[in-house]
Amino acid sequence: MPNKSASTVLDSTEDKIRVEVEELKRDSSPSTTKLEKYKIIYNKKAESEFFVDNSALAGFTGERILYMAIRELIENSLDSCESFSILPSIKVSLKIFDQANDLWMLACEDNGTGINSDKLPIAVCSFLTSAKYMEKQQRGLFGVGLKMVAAFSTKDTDFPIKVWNKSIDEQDEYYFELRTDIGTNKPIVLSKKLLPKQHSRIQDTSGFRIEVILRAKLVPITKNKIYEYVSETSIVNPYSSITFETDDGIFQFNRRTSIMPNPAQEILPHPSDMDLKTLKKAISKFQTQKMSLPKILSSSFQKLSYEKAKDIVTNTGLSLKTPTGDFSEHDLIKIVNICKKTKFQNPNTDHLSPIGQEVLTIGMMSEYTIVSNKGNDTTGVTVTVPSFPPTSPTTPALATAEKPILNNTNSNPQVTNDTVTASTFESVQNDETRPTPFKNSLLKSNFSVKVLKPVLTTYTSRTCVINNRPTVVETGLAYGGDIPSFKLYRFANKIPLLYDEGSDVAREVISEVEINKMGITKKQAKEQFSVNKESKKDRVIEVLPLHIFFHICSTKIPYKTAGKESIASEGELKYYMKSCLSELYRKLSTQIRKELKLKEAENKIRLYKHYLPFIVDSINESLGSKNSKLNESFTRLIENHLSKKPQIDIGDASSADSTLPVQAFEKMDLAGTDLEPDIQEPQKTKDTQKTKETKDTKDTKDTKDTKDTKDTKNMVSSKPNLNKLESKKKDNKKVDPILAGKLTKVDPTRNVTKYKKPKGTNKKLIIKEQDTTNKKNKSLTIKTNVNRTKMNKSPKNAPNQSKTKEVQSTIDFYSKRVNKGKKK
Ligand SMILES: Nc1ncnc2c1ncn2[C@@H]1O[C@H](COP(=O)(O)OP(=O)(O)OP(=O)(O)O)[C@@H](O)[C@H]1O
Repeated sequence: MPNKSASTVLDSTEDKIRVEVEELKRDSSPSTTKLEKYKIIYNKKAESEFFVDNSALAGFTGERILYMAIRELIENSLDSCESFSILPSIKVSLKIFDQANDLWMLACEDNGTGINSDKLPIAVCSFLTSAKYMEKQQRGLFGVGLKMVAAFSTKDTDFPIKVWNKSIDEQDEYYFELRTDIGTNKPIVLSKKLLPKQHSRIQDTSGFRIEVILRAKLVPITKNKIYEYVSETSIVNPYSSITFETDDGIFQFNRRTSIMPNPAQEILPHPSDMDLKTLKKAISKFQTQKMSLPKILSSSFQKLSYEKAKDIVTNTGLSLKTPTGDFSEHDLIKIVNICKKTKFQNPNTDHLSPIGQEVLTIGMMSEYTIVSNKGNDTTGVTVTVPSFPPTSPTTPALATAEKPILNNTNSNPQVTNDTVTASTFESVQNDETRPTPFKNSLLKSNFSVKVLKPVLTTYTSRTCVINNRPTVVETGLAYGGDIPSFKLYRFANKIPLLYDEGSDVAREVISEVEINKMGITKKQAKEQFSVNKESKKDRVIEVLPLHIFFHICSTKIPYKTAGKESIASEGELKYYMKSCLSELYRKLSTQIRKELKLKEAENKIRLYKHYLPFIVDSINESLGSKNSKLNESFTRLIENHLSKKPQIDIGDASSADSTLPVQAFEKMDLAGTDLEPDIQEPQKTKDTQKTKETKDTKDTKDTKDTKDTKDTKNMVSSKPNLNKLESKKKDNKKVDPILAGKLTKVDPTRNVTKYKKPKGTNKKLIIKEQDTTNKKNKSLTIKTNVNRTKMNKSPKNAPNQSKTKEVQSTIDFYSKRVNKGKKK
């Protein structure tokens, strides 16, 4: 049902068609000369028409339309909050509006800066209009995203785009109804109203809310991607509160910290990045001020002093006295070329806003993920599904009578709340700015939000120069705990990248960084660490319960496609990413080795506990009397053994020390370093790194070997930990005399240990020699009275044969001692 302005759009399109038809008629009329007939007609296409015709350029393809629309709206909301350091509170809603016609209602509301009401129509509808065309890291880049949403709504439906806006510099709330004139790239303002306080829609001091109807199919893959996108956004922006409402329920991603990364600052362009366009723009900016060219250069570019600018101008052979306006384009190109060859200090990184160790760790420590409740997974908190008439022709809106947003001012980076809360909907006045509300029903959703908590997180970062632009590579790793399997997370300027993983540089990095230093085989990884034992993954790393996070920050991310979904391996980017990952793997390997030892120790303890009654029985039988303390002493020995078990690093955010980064991130001012050497550096560093790595590996290996041997020794000899018992004895603690024979090391070089019987029992020394080559205890076999039939009746989890042998030799050892004593 076309409304007034929609028909205006049609009018303009009809006019255009009419003109073209008339031109054709004229061309084909007999009176047209041959030259006129073959005349090539050049038309100018409006930007809006171009982007709608080539929507794939902006990522709006078939089944991705809803995903892209949600992505663009959330990114704009986050950008607008972050630019003013406002803790973001974002409410997104995606609901079926008219099932028969595949119409969806998408709404997004934030507490950001809003848009100046005069500029709002063009900001929403006119392609290539943006407040983000500057040298500063932001999610938005092109001035296209919001317009694509608006144009798709206009193109496929006759519903207006509804906007509620309270700009930070106006304080008044305005309500707009808009459409895009795709043929002219101009906004059509159907309605603009100043909302009285009682009809105010935006609760915060400023904010923006948009509601659009889109025609699209939502296939399950896209729906999962949308859920994944919102979950990952909450991981990488844990300082934001995101409420996501769908027909599956309302998902609340709580704010987990009030710490926000430092906002990016706008900086001047770097002279090595100068081109004719930037130079002309700089000159025209100072046109009225009659400034000399060197002065303009030094005021318009960073790291370019007045003196250096003067040298540049004179080196081109131009006169310093020439008025700036008199330089020809040819002269300006000369200046650009000289700048390309001149060495400048490296640009600073104030325009970048990386996530930082603290914030990313919080995100990694409490990964929110939307899970399906199928398969009896009830660990997540279920959400309620508000009932909604699927074919309602009215535009619904969410009334915000919901749980107050957590305003956590606690700087302690703890998870504030793991629960998911269901919103309630209130009846509101049914005018055009307050459409029909939903009714709340208590249907159980098939989905829930689960918070994954790993046992270890670690982080590192590198600041480097890629394509002449400072770039920060941040890498994090979350391991174990609730993490079920391997997953690679990719982010660019705090945006999750979900598609085209196969062609992303991060994928290459994962497959190229060796993990062999971890000291774990694929078999061990599968058997001892993997939840999915049947995993067909080729690489050890992909069998582990591990999440790897890569975040690249730059004002010029080398995206592979305009859809901004995968990053190319440009310059030395891959090198720095690999370096980060190697560092994190080293940290992880320490953890994995600890866990392996822990598992080994636990197996041993189980083994001893299983055989303890048999050992005690056999000794008692040999002695011919019952020594009631024997069992107690052995148990204490086992407990001592238990108390030595290695501790797992719980890298929670509150004990950040346990997850300290190997290299803490700092905003690096690259001033004082020449750009050139920095670009060359990786090669140099590569070698150094290589040498260092070889050394590290050697060192680690050496240390590992020594440590491992030591640990193995400890574990082997810890059966009767005589050193410990002896010290206990010194403390006048009661220790079984048979086990607590005085221990003296007589020949440390041969690793021979003499066990001396306590006074009064037997003065003979028993020598036990440990063979360090095969690490097996040698002891003579003697007859024992052990009831083997009983022993063989092992429980299900009985230790394997080699372990049984080991225990057998221990029993033999004690039986021998007892028998000898008896003979005497
Ligand atoms: N939620 C919002 N709050 C405040 N301003 C907004 C919001 N959404 C959009 N804007 C303004 O509208 C402008 C246009 O947004 P649009 O999404 O079209 O482009 P962009 O974000 O600049 O770039 P990109 O196309 O890469 O997303 C933004 O630059 C911003 O100034």
